[in-house]
Amino acid sequence: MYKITDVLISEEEISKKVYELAKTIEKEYKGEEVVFVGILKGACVFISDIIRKIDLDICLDFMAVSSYGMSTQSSGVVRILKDLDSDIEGKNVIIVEDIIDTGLTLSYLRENLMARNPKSLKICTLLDKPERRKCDIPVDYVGFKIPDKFIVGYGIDCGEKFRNVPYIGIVEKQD
Ligand SMILES: O=P(O)(O)OC[C@H]1O[C@H](OP(=O)(O)OP(=O)(O)O)[C@H](O)[C@@H]1O
Ligand SMILES: Nc1nc2[nH]cnc2c(=O)[nH]1
Repeated sequence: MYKITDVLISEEEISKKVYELAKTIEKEYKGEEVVFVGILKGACVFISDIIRKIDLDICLDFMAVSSYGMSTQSSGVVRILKDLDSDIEGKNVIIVEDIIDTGLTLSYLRENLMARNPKSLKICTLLDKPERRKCDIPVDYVGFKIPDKFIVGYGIDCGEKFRNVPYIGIVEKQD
């Protein structure tokens, strides 16, 4: 059984950072339309919060992907379970992720979306675990760099649990 043993990032800290990221994006895209692409399921809470702080013309879309391979390790081979509803050719696109770990999922997604000829493509993630990176990936907006601990909350699960926890917590296996 897994239990939250510590709070890594509080609800207040998340809320402040989400606001800061939103205002940075708002400034950079002033007068432009942006398609926000949330990567399900983990990014659902983050994307819901950040878009409500951004005063721009936006479209909201989602992709769901699953990594082929065993257990909790990302293999880099990604299967698209749900594709975008809209055509992004000629559009400004921001991919919104909850966490970047090895970077393999985003590396695949970035190439896949670039092939659709968007006007621009950027990446926004709430959390980044740089120690675990297996491939170089340009990340434009990062909320928090975090250590290599297993975390949950704010959309992020452990065995589909804890997504509704409003803060980022560290989980450990308990007997
Ligand atoms: O950088 P990587 O090592 O590729 O890992 C990051 C991916 O892992 C998590 O998704 P997960 O597969 O846990 O699915 P979920 O979002 O549905 O929980 C996260 O939301 C990223 O999409
Ligand atoms: N739940 C969870 N999923 C991850 N995927 C990559 N890193 C993590 C993590 O720390 N927690």
